[in-house]
Order: sequence, then C-alpha cells, then structure tokens
Amino acid sequence: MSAAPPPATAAWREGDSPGRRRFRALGALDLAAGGVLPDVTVAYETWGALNPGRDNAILVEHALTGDAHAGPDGGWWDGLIGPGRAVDTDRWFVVCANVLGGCQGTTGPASPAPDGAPWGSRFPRVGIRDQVAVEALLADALGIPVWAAVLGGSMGGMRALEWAVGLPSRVSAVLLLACPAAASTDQIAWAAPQLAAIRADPMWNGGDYHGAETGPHVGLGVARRIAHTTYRSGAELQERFGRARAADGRFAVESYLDHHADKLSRRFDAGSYVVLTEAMNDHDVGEGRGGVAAALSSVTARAVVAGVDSDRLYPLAQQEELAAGIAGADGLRVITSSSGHDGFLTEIPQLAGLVKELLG
Ligand SMILES: CC(=O)SCCNC(=O)CCNC(=O)[C@H](O)C(C)(C)COP(=O)(O)OP(=O)(O)OC[C@H]1O[C@@H](n2cnc3c(N)ncnc32)[C@H](O)[C@@H]1OP(=O)(O)O
Ligand SMILES: N[C@@H](CCO)C(=O)O
Repeated sequence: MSAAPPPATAAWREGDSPGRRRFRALGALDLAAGGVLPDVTVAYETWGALNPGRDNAILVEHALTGDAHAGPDGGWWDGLIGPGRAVDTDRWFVVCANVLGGCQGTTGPASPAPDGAPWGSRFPRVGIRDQVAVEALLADALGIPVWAAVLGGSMGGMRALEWAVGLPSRVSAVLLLACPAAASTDQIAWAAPQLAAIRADPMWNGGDYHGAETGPHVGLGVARRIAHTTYRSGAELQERFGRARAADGRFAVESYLDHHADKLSRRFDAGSYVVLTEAMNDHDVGEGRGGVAAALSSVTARAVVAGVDSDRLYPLAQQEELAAGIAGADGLRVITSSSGHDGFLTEIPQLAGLVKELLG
C-alpha cells in the first residue's frame, strides 16, 4: 500500500484539471421522495457529434465508482467506445455524466451547499429516479429529445432501466447489463457491513469530515474489500491467487484486496459511497407503479438484457426477470466470464456483440 494517507475527500471540484470534462448548472431538483436539492451541477463528457436530426445520441451510464470518463484514452469502457468501435463515435454522439450523489464533478455530499460549506451529512437521500431526473435535465440542456440508446451495467443498468420505465418516450433502446428490477435482500445485506464499516471509522464524524485533514478512508477501504470480493467470482480468486502469499506474508488475495481498497480511498469520497449505496438499496423500479411486472410491461424501448454467468452479486435470475417482463427484449443474453459481476466491465468483445445487436 502507498505510504501517504489519502486526503479527507477524493472528490472532484469544478476547475480541478477538468481535461475534456464539462460542467452544466441545472438549477434546483425536485426529489422523488419530496424536498428540493438546490443548485445541482452535472459533470459530463461527450464523444462524436450530435447530428442535425438530433437522433444519434447515446447515453452511457456508469456504475457505483465509475465516472463520466467512459470513452477513449483510459475510460472505463475504452475498447467499446470510439471511432470504429461498437459504440462508433463517427456515427453516434455519446454522452456520459457523473451521477447525482457522486464525487467526480456532479453535485454530491462533498460539494458546497448554498451556505458554502460541504453538504456532508446534510446531503439528502437521493434515488435512482432522482439521478435519472438530473440526466433528463442534461439531455434538455444538450438539445436531445430522445436517446437512440441508453447503455448501462450494475447501478448504471438501474438508471438505464429507470429511463425506459420512467421516461419511455425519451428512449428508443436500452442495454441492461448485470442489474436488477429491484435490489434484492442479499444485495442490501452485502451493503450493510460496507455502510457500517464507513460509519464506524472515527474520521466519519457523522458524514461531516470534508474540511478535516483526513477522512474515513480506512472504513471506505474495508467497504471496498467486501464489495470487490462480491464483484469477482470465487473460482476466479481461487485460480488467480490460491493460497499463495505476498512477500510480506499476507495471502496474495489479501494483498489484492488491500490494493483495490487503497486505490479507491484515493479516488473516491466515502460520503458519495454511502449515498450511492443507499440509492442502490432503495432501487425498486416497480415502487409506486403497481409492482415490477407492471413497470416492466410499460417499457416501449427495444432492449438487450444480459447478465454474467459467474455473477454472485447480481445473479442471472434477476436479468431473466427483466428479459421476461420487457416486451422489446428477445430473451436473455449470457456473458461468459470468470470475472463475476465485473464481467460487465472486462468482457469487451462480448459486450461489443451485445451493443451491435442493439444498435444494428
Ligand atoms: C463502470 C464503472 O462504473 S466502474 C469504473 C471502473 N471500475 C473500477 O475502477 C473499479 C476498480 N477496479 C475494478 O473493479 C477492476 O480492476 C476492473 C473491473 C476495472 C478491471 O478488472 P481486471 O482487469 O480484472 O483487474 P483486476 O481486478 O485484476 O485488478 C488489477 C489490479 O490489481 C493489482 N493486483 C493484482 N494482483 C495483486 C496482488 N496479489 N496484490 C496486489 N495487487 C494486485 C494489479 O497490479 C492491478 O493494479 P492496477 O489496477 O493498479 O494496475
Ligand atoms: N467495479 C464496479 C462494480 C460495481 O458495480 C464499480 O466499482 O463501480
């Protein structure tokens, strides 16, 4: 692990070497559960050009710890997005935005509240529907009436699904990867020790640590170790690490998890991790809509639904439910991978096939 401790928060702020990242002030957001979040800003990146008919726009949705940098030059879906790639930026105008509640430029707990101090514990509980509402405001600002497609995996798949159910007239096609119609008891259970680890860190201070010298990165690291284990398959971990040990005597798999914990605590804000994890826990596309089956039956978009055969966190049965309930889906596609849930990030050739099936 690196010697220097991470700063209190790894959150981005507007003006922090933005590169190609852009920011858009969207004003106040009415939250689905009631209340208003003032002064919402969204950070986003784009690739390609919007055509005169404004009908070639694709929204790419990142997962829990992703960000707006999905495309070429080291993005988390680099290999899938770019000139001549499955999401061909010579043809499509591709947009990826940092999620509401995140820490990579879009308003979240580390952002300043109207009084100038960080939101911290005052940041409201936001849900997947609020996150999509922000994306709809961004689409309005960019002049995109209808997405040709919305693509997403994991928490990104929850948002893609919410677009298809909540705003059906604004999306023509969806790619739903490794995501559920509603968070399962098992998923909420796996999240519980992660949230508890962050809150048990003395530096958490009830969520108000952003002005301190250091933050709850120990708790965030524990959360990441738990989560990352669920993102990979047991068979893969066995095959890669077995009972081997690192030079310092740790099991190699412990060293691997320590590495991922250290990396995340340097690039992510613990408050955002809590807010986004609770948003995933709250996800239920059928809530207030007559249940999951009724919600899925309202989808008018074409859909490709896929899961990963070794995903122990978001098992295939959840994607089977989506594929069976959405009229525009032609059955379930299965990604073959040893990587578990992270297969939606790592299996680029298979993902490219699914994108081509969706986009034609
Ligand atoms: C879409 C989104 O929203 S998420 C955004 C992208 N996701 C992330 O960044 C989350 C964190 N990372 C991951 O989940 C994964 O690394 C993925 C999915 C991005 C890629 O998976 P893989 O290519 O299979 O990488 P893997 O899980 O093997 O990790 C590789 C890292 O572990 C390190 N590593 C491997 N074995 C060990 C070990 N025994 N001890 C210490 N470190 C180890 C490697 O050196 C490498 O480090 P680096 O990433 O700093 O270069
Ligand atoms: N590795 C991914 C998986 C979560 O779905 C992430 O960190 O966002």
